[in-house]
Amino acid sequence: MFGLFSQKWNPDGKHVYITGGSSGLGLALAHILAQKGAHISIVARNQTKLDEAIESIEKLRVSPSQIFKAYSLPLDSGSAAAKALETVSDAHGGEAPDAIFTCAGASTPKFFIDMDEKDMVDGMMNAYWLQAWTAWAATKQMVRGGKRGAKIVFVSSTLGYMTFVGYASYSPGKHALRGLADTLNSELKLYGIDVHIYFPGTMFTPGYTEETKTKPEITQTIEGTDGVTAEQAALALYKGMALHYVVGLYSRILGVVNGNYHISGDLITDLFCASTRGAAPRNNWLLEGLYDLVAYIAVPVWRSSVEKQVLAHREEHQTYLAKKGFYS
Ligand SMILES: NC(=O)C1=CN([C@@H]2O[C@H](COP(=O)(O)OP(=O)(O)OC[C@H]3O[C@@H](n4cnc5c(N)ncnc54)[C@H](OP(=O)(O)O)[C@@H]3O)[C@@H](O)[C@H]2O)C=CC1
Ligand SMILES: CCCCCCCCCCCCCCCC(=O)[C@@H](N)CO
Repeated sequence: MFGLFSQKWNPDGKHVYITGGSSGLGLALAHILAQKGAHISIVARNQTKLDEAIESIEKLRVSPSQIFKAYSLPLDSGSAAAKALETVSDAHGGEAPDAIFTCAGASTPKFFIDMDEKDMVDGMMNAYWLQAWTAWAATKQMVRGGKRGAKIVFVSSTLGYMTFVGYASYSPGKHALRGLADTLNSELKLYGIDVHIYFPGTMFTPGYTEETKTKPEITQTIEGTDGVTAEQAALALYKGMALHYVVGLYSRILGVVNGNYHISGDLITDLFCASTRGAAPRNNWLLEGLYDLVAYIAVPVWRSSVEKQVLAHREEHQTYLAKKGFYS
């Protein structure tokens, strides 16, 4: 009744499909899961990056029977996502993957005022639709195939819980993913499909390097330079998928540390997770109550400091707009 143990998700021999598996978080996850004996399929667009990724995954093989495949395919529509899923399933007798991690995504931070129509639409595509379409196609395939116990894991962001200046094209999509994941966490119980969603903070990945090219200075100042490697972030996700019972009277009251539904990799995200819980299942009632209390005090303090920084930036921003001819 009381105990300290964990019930790990065991990827050994499972077919894991990772979108965006050629870079950053997706690639790091592929490395971890390959070492745990999983079959890995990755999908992204750039063939060179896919080739390099598969080569690095191949080096981590633990069994000759593991199947590692990479496909260059688009994921930006329902039909494209369904086609990609069908393609990765072909190497496994047409059966749906046992777990799907939708890591594909991108972010292009800018001032709202500098965004054109395409920035806004691409923002939703890259933060939301790329992942939503795969989940949509996968659910149908899993249910048709009677695939019970399968997993769909979304990748949101700390910016799926909170947000600030610069993320108007990205944060809404990451919030939307949370809405989708919370819905599916409820609805897919109909079919025995497990849904998880990961909220990573800053990860130093190729995608991060890319986004810093357009990121306003004030955005960078507010978010700071703390972060983790893709490997650390992938490990936090993998560990977060296990249930760690601490005092197991009734797991959801007294003890599942490291949640199994909303997964966070750092304390700041834990605080926002606990304070924006909504109707999402809890991971640990005691700890989250504590986090919620800390957030109740600390977040307003932080928020008011951000507001000061934004206000202090007004004049410089006006000069910037005038200089680029916004008013003329
Ligand atoms: N880095 C960070 O600080 C954070 C990132 N995140 C999220 O984590 C996820 C992974 O990010 P990260 O590892 O940094 O990103 P990377 O840019 O390093 O990797 C993104 C992967 O997604 C693929 N991808 C991008 N667009 C498409 C597309 N339209 N179709 C198919 N594949 C695509 C890329 O390949 P290719 O371009 O060849 O298609 C690549 O494999 C993203 O969803 C991101 O929003 C969340 C919080 C923080
Ligand atoms: C108690 C309260 C203290 C609060 C401190 C909050 C600091 C803000 C952290 C925001 C970090 C954003 C990480 C996600 C980045 C991301 O998703 C993009 N890089 C996308 O690529």
